[in-house]
Amino acid sequence: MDYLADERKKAEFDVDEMKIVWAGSRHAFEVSDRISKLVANDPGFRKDTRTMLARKELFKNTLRKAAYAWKRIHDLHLSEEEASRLRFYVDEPAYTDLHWGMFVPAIKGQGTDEQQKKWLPLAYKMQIIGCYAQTELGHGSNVQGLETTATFDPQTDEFVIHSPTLTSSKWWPGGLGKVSTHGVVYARLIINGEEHGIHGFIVQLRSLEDHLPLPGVTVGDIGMKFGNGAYNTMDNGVLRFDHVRIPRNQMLMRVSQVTRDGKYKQSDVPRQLVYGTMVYVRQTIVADASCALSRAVTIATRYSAVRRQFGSQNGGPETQVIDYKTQQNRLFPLLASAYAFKFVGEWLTWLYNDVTQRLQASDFSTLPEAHACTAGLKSLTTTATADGIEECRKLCGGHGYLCSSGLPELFAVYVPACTYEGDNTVLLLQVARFLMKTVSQLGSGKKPLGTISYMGKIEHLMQSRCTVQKAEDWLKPSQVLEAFEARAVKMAVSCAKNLSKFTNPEEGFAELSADLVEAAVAHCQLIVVSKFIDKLQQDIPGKGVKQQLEALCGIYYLYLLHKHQGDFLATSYLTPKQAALANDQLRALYTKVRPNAVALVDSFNYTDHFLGSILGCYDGNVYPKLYDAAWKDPLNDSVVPEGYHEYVRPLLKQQLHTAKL
Ligand SMILES: CCCCC/C=C\C/C=C\C/C=C\C/C=C\C/C=C\CC/C=C/C(=O)SCCNC(=O)CCNC(=O)[C@H](O)C(C)(C)COP(=O)(O)OP(=O)(O)OC[C@H]1O[C@@H](n2cnc3c(N)ncnc32)[C@H](O)[C@@H]1OP(=O)(O)O
Ligand SMILES: Cc1cc2nc3c(=O)[nH]c(=O)nc-3n(C[C@H](O)[C@H](O)[C@H](O)COP(=O)(O)OP(=O)(O)OC[C@H]3O[C@@H](n4cnc5c(N)ncnc54)[C@H](O)[C@@H]3O)c2cc1C
Repeated sequence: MDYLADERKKAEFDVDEMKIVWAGSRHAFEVSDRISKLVANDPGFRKDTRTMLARKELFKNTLRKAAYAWKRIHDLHLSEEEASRLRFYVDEPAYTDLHWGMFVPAIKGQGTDEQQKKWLPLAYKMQIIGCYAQTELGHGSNVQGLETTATFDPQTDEFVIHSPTLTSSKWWPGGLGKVSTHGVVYARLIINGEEHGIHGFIVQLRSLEDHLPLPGVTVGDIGMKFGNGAYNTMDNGVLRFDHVRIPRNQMLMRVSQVTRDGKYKQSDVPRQLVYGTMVYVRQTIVADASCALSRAVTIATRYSAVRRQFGSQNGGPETQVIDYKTQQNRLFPLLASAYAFKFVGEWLTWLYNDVTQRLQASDFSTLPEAHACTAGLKSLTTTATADGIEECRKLCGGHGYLCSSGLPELFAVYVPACTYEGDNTVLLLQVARFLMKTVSQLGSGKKPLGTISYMGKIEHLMQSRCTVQKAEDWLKPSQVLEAFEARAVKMAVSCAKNLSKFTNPEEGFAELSADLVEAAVAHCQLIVVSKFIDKLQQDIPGKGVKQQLEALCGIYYLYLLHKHQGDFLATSYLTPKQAALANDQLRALYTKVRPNAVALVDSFNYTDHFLGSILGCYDGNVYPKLYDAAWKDPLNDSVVPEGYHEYVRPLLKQQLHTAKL
């Protein structure tokens, strides 16, 4: 029985067409749909007991699943696209994420043609397994502060990789702890006593025969992390080197080279390309944020339609909690954010591919913008997604706190995204530097392009005032864009003015860093809003699909406007009356989306296996499933628990004795 059938009947749009919009294309939808069902129907990919397993058992099970996934990929002759979908739907962080997601891209991005020819075929066949070993115990954010050394020995034509201090121990790399045979290790290059900064080196860590660490290598897992199951399927590792020797040709030499006679040569490509793998992964993290958020929103939306509290009239049913305006005001902006992040993620992938093609043609002009966009959007989307998952847990009341709701594990596995690939505050400060540089160059005749082109309208934006007179005026894209542009430009200019009061710019930057972060957020929110609006300019087929997306876009920007109205009012772009009209329009959009809410989350096309949530299951049959699941908990294996006779019975006896007294 479908307990959500009535909700599905209310939908005012073509759900099948929306599924295609969400997937990106009909082809992408078909691949995703087929692979998700393949995974869901294969008992080898079960994950329902994951949060109950002890670490060793959990980890071994992950190794089994990774090997099984690899076998299925081969047996079924899956394409690269299908294989990547399969790994996504298996839904279990594993060493393979780092092998495919960072080790291979690092060699592709920073290795010479010759190095790629040697290492990539081995990696593609998984005859070697790699990790990305950059962070150390003492330094993560400050990459220039890394302490591991790679000293060139001209006698033997080798580098000597060494960990000179405890704090130079590599710490965190995923896949390193127990599995990787190789790593791209970042170290401080030293030639003839002279330092040349941080470079990447391919270093073998374990024997390909018996998996033991090679001489001079100390390696292990760093221990349990936050949450049950969750990221504990990953072997984040610690690594120390004691004068480990590698051949000279294992330094990744696309950006700079060390010659046989110990000369350091810089290519014409910018030094920052050493950071290229991080740009790539930040872009994939943005593209993935909508998946994690949409998953939590699916659970919270379906459950909110099933759950009833208060409001029964004449013995009739109580009110569905989704009908409470407070529930809508917490849930619908998250639903809208999931769609917004999907579209900005698609755009960022385009930007990344564009910058990659330009780099190949030696055009480095858009690299700073790509860095600012990937850093800023990674920060914005992961913060909102992690907070959003936790909000979805609260939206599900008490039952959201059960592991069987799927939300605790989803939060625990997702929340480190706010830290890895760059701490979110550190990344926003990078955006702020980019903005301050842009503002300082405005008078120089250099035209700001791409996502900062709005800065070219600075004179107009500094003086313009909002013209909204009635709530519906807030549905005009041009009006909305101008509001977000004016806010972003005014906040950036205000920071630049305050910075100019300091004689030492770095001191000023540090002192004003909290304001600078807010200016960076305003800029990034403008990007997300503008990409959502751009998406709506495209031809979107399907009955009612575009109208639903317009409503969601409105909810996304009006919710931001309401939440940050202090910024909009302080920069004098809006009047309090216009801010109130924005809120009126927001409420009207909630009413418009309400009958479509369940169908809008159905459009994500998630299987019950992928959701891993009783509260979010497709048929909405929540209560019997919750009840049955409770009895399956290992604690209920016996009626009288282990430990009763040792620890509870003596207490009871003592109490009985005291009572008699
Ligand atoms: C069990 C349940 C399963 C459920 C699963 C459910 C859901 C999961 C859902 C989703 C999962 C999502 C995604 C998963 C995908 C992948 C993630 C997987 C695993 C994560 C693994 C993590 C790996 C890591 O963390 S690797 C380590 C990353 N480290 C960092 O990011 C360090 C951060 N620091 C830096 O980047 C830099 O040092 C800095 C802070 C940016 C710069 O510091 P600074 O000293 O100031 O700079 P300099 O070095 O001097 O350079 C300054 C100069 O360079 C420019 N610059 C800086 N960076 C870049 C760059 N990257 N590209 C281009 N240019 C750059 C900078 O602007 C400046 O330029 P200027 O001189 O012109 O001003
Ligand atoms: C689950 C997980 C997986 C990881 N996987 C890998 C991996 O595979 N490979 C790898 O190399 N690394 C990996 N890392 C490491 C990760 O990249 C770093 O932890 C991350 O870059 C943050 O650096 P940090 O730990 O040095 O934080 P810190 O920089 O020490 O941050 C601590 C606090 O200081 C603040 N702060 C730091 N600098 C500044 C500043 N300049 N201005 C203002 N505030 C500042 C931060 O905002 C934060 O609040 C992983 C980490 C995690 C949690």
